[in-house]
Amino acid sequence: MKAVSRTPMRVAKTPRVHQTTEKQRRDTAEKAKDPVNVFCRVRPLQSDADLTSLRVKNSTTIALNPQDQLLQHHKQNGAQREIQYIFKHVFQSDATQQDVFASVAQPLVENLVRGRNSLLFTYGVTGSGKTYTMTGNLRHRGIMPRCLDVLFRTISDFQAKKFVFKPDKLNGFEILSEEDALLERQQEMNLRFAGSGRFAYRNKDSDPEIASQASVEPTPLLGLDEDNMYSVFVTYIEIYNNSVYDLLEDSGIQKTLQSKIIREDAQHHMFVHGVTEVEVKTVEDALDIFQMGQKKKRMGHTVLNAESSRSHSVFNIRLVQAPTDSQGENVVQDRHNITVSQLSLVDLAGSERSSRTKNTGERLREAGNINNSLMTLRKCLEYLRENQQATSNGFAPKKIPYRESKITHMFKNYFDGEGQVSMIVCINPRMEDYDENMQVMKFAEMTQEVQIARATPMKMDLGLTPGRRKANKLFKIAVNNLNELGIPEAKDLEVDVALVYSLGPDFPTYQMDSPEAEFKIQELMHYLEQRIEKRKRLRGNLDIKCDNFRQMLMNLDRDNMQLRTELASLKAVYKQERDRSSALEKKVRIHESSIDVLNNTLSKRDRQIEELTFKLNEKENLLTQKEHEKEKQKKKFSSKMAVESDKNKRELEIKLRQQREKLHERMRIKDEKLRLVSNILQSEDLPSMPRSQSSEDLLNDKDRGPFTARTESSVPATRTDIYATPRHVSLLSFCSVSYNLMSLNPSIHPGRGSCQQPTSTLAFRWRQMAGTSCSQSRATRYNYAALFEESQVGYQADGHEDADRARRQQILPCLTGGRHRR
Ligand SMILES: Nc1ncnc2c1ncn2[C@@H]1O[C@H](COP(=O)(O)OP(=O)(O)OP(=O)(O)O)[C@@H](O)[C@H]1O
Repeated sequence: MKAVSRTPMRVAKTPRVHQTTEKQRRDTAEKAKDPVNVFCRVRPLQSDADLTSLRVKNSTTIALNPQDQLLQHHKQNGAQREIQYIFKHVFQSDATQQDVFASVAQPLVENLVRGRNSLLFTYGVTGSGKTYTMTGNLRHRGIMPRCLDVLFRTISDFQAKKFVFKPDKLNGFEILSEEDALLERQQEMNLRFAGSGRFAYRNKDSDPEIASQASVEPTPLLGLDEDNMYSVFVTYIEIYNNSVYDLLEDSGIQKTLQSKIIREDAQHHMFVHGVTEVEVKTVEDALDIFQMGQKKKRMGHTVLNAESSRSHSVFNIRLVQAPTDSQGENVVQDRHNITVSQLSLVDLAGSERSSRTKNTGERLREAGNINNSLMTLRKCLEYLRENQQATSNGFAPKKIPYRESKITHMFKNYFDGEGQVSMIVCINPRMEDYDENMQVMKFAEMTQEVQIARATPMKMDLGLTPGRRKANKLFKIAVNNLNELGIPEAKDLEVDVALVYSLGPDFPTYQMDSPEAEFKIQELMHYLEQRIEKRKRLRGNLDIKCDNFRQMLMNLDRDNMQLRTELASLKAVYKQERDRSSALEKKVRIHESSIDVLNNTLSKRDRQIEELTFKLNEKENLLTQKEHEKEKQKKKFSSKMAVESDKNKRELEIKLRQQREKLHERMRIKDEKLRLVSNILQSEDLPSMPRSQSSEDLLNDKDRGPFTARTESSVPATRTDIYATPRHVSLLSFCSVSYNLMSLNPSIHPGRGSCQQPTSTLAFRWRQMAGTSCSQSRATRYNYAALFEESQVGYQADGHEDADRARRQQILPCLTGGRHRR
């Protein structure tokens, strides 16, 4: 059989050595392109009895024999007309998953770590092993879990804490402070405990597939920048009937997923707007998320009544990295330093033609959409290839119809040169799939001819010392060891990572015997130029820094001089102030001692005042008690007095009334008698009293007593003489009447000195007078008159003045011989 070689790859010519300008070199570097890496994987036949139209010739070539020719070959064993296809690598049916991963996906994960984007998709007819290759199964893990595994093993010691990098929902990331990240972690933990978080359902033992997938032992990748911090984010989307669905969306109770739109971010990168991006810290986390998406996919398809192979699945792994600070401990808090790289793993839907599947209705529409999207993919790649040729021939390039399909729209950037594109063509070698396989081969052939512009490394270089993180780590270990040894100076040590210098990242490894040597040399030149540039820049920076430092030293010297003079003057001022303050201190001490004395006195006085106040209070209390008692006594006494006085008053009134009644009776009798006396006296001739002696004299004589001075010269001789004459009888009658009158008033009359003698005394005197001197002389009569006057005074006091006055007017002239003066 004649082999027709359809090698799409061209062997690169040996580069001509020539002098190139700076611009030319840059242009060459800018124009550097890589072909789409197309691999082929042949799945094993289902049974040994199956016929095959495919033969793997070597590690890069397969041959397809047309069905009729194959039959002919069997019959005639004659000439062969097979078609050969060359790939980057062909995996035979016995190739393991690890073989596929190591050749195809591991370089892409390295790209990811280095900050480059990569797209890997599997293409082939239904049942050709696309999902098997990409995801694998329980025992044979596919590319995706292996990528995650090797990635996490590589970055495990350099992962940032969760939520230090946070998606900004616009395809970018922001850096949170340690505190904010901690808060977010706490919130997530609370949600987990509450059972409402995204991972609330998670149970590692529940899915043996995940547990087995987690146990792998790949070697860590090279090319990791150990001075960066890393975080991994995953998204899982599905494109079904040309609509994009987020398989990690928290859709709640509703089972249908909302379709998403594809948008362009500020850097013109395409992204699914509002897609759920989950930060994962372990392979288990990531596979959990994947399984969750798978469940959603199944659920969605049940609703849509479709099968898994009828949609394109895209599992994105995004690696976010940012440089650490000068000590290599924390992420530099500037979102501009963030580098985001992406590895998109795409499991395309089966590429068979609808005529073959004989689908109708909804399935036909699905198949149509699938074919449309794959056709658009083919078209885009075809246009890209044509544009390459057109540009080199000077023709205007065609517009690539990325927007005609979601899958091409989403990965537009990859084809435009924002990352490396790889494809695994899955082939089912059975005879029935010959035609479909032919189509797939054609597509693969065409795809390999597409050159994709090489993405420039996107990593940020802040010029910080490389290896600072490791140096800091080692330094800390050393300090800990010193501390354990009991060396006290250890804690004062400070790491100086700035002592390590570097001109840039390590050189990439090159193999100069490859057909791409020219390109690699150019790349090497580019690296060297970068280094030279950097060295120049560093030298320039150093010169500037030296100048600045010199200037700073001069300024410092000048400032130093100024400061010295200022210091001298300040010292003099300080001395003055110190003297002044010591004098003031002395004064203060004196005042303080006098204040102490005064305070002592004051406290003494205070004590005295307290004692006196206490005494005073006691006295006041006593006084108050006494006053109370006095008041009580007073009240008691006054009440007694009132009772007594009432009683006395009543008794007195009663007595008075009785006396009055008696007196009235007697008065009436005496009135009778007086009337008789008056009659008698009027009928007799009484001797006149000498005018030289007034009634006052008579009254004054009474003090001496009626029977003392005046009776010296005229004392009667005998008792019988007195009663000898009728006049004397009359006088005696009068005196007895007067005596009787006086005896009627036995009370004492206060305020009248002449009447203060008791009535009994008067009565006695009357009796004396009657018995001794009444009949003797004129003086004796005067005494009678005085006595009578006295008796009248007693009458007046008794309130009988008016009645008696008339009687006295009658009696007194008789007694005084008409010379009595009122
Ligand atoms: N290389 C392989 N080794 C062993 N088994 C394989 C291989 N490739 C595929 N298979 C098996 O073939 C079957 C179909 O494979 P798979 O589901 O991956 O096909 P597919 O291309 O994804 O189909 P669809 O387009 O319908 O999704 C699976 O049972 C899988 O285990």
